[in-house]
Amino acid sequence: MVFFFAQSLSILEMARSVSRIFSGFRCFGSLPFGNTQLKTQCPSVLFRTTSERTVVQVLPSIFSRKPRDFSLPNSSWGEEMMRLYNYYNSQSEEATEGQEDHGEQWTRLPSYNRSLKYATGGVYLSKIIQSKARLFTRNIRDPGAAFEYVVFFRQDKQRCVCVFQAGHLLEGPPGHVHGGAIATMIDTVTGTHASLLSAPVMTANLNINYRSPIPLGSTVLIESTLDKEEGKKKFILCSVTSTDGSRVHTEATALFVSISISHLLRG
Ligand SMILES: CCCCCCCCCCCCCC(=O)SCCNC(=O)CCNC(=O)[C@H](O)C(C)(C)COP(=O)(O)OP(=O)(O)OC[C@H]1O[C@@H](n2cnc3c(N)ncnc32)[C@H](O)[C@@H]1OP(=O)(O)O
Repeated sequence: MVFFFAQSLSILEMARSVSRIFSGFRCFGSLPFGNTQLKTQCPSVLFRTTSERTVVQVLPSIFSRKPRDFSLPNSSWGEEMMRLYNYYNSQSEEATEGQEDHGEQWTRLPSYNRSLKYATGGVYLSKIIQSKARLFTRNIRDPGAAFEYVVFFRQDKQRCVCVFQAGHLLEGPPGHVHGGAIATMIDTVTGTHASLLSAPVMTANLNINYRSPIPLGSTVLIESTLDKEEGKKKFILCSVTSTDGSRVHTEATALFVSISISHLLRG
């Protein structure tokens, strides 16, 4: 079970709220707050509201050693993957000095293969499971074999775009991507989006229409937009298209519900 941790509050409110969220977990005391910049190489978690931009370095401190950021280019990335990565990255420069940042640029979101390492009391997961747990989409070591992706977020438009290169281990129908792998990526992108609004969240509903098959090895765009928010519920729209936009592969709607940590502890 995976949950998202990001928070849509001012930095002080956020520190309090994150403290509540993580109060059951060891290592929280070492979480550093206060970094207000997200650089492309910086392994941070992004916390935003629609009116302000706040970035907090959280993830590295909960790992025993510096975690690898999987959303940076590796040798398996093909030409199209690199072209799109460079395009969105070039749109995500830091605001120049004196210029206020209203989230009008893309921000690359870092991506790691672990969530929290420890839970106190052994009530959540056994120690063995805890040490072996890995994020589903980031647990295959061979670069390019499975899920290669990077997610960018644009706050002013409440939009995420994910550049996804589907590796050979994701085969479903011959030569094409497995529907479950596509669903996984949709869940990941829309879930990341929902978590930027309010976290932690869990997927309550995912509705998918598969329109045309995705060739194995190809690069596609997965885009999510916020449809509406109703209290604890976040409704997100999602599409998977060819990179030139000429072909719709998949369309989906997703519902995420904000939960409390005690919800996870109950199982
Ligand atoms: C920088 C970013 C970092 C993040 C990186 C991480 C990337 C990793 C990405 C990985 C991504 C992986 C992500 C994953 O894989 S998450 C794993 C898959 N999901 C689950 O296992 C969830 C299992 N279900 C539950 O835990 C609960 O049922 C949830 C939490 C969903 C709701 O809990 P609960 O039942 O206690 O909620 P409530 O009673 O307070 O109801 C609240 C409201 O919600 C409405 N409702 C509830 N269910 C549904 C439904 N099915 N359709 C329509 N509506 C529904 C309900 O009517 C009510 O509405 P209203 O009456 O208020 O109007």
